Amino acid sequence: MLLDKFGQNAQRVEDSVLIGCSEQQEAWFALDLGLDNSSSISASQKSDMETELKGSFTGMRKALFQLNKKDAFLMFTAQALLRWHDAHQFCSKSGQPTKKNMAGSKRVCPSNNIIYYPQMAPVVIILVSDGTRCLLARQSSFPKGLYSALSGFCDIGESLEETIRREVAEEVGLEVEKLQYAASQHWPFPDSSLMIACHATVKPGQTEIQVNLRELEAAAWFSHDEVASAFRRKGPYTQQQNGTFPFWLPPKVTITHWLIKEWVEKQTCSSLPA
Ligand SMILES: NC(=O)C1=CN([C@@H]2O[C@H](COP(=O)(O)OP(=O)(O)OC[C@H]3O[C@@H](n4cnc5c(N)ncnc54)[C@H](O)[C@@H]3O)[C@@H](O)[C@H]2O)C=CC1
Ligand SMILES: [Mg+2]
Repeated sequence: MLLDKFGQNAQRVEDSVLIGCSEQQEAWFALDLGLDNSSSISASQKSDMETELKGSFTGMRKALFQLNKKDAFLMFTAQALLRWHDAHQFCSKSGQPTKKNMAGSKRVCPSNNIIYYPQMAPVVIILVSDGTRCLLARQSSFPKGLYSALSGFCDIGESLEETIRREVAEEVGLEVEKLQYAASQHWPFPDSSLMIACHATVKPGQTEIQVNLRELEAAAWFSHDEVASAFRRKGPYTQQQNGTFPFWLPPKVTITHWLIKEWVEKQTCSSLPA
């Protein structure tokens, strides 16, 4: 077995979690080898594994640009579940160690039988439009040139509609008039979120934005053509000769990409002659 071969304790397989199954009903499990923080695996073992598995280890955010949707979603489930187990080793009531079930769908405290299930935080993602342009923003932590839709965690007690109105008002000072649900996605970074994506429109004429610089580095209105050409642009999105970075959008496996794409397509249809 692979774990034995690389000097790992075969018992480690019990730490794995079920993330799905193939069309032939073979179960797929994920296991964290602790390559980024531990030391039980040396650099040479790591490269032996790469040779054996005919692949190479790569950062997960980088992998977002390389994986198809199906594989990306498996990676999201694996990352979310493995991180959750790692952070929930103890019962918050008794302080005793909790025990994972075989599939990894829950943990139980043996001293009081409290069951812990993996949790997700609801997050709204909102593409604001003024009818002809859409509003995109960037946080200072984003790679240079990348713009996304507005987003924010739901506060306790809020409905999604309330979160959307509050986040848009807080981050860019605009008042949402109409809302339309678009899609949802599980997102594992930095912790599990359920991303709920919506289109929003502002009242006609109320388009002056006030960027909240504590939350965002920049926000601006973009035309249909600017967004459509950003979708056509291929990476890498490196610094240009004039010192600036090209404007680019999140990769295909993200809900932001689908949301912005949907807006572009709708705009294209509405601008076509009847
Ligand atoms: N998959 C996708 O396409 C996208 C995913 N996202 C994800 O959405 C998440 C939220 O977006 P932001 O605009 O940063 O949120 P945000 O606008 O609510 O601001 C983040 C701040 O909210 C606070 N906060 C409140 N509840 C929190 C909770 N349950 N967990 C963590 N922080 C909490 C923290 O102080 C944090 O710094 C991010 O973690 C990001 O990874 C964001 C945009 C696109
Ligand atoms: Mg935000």
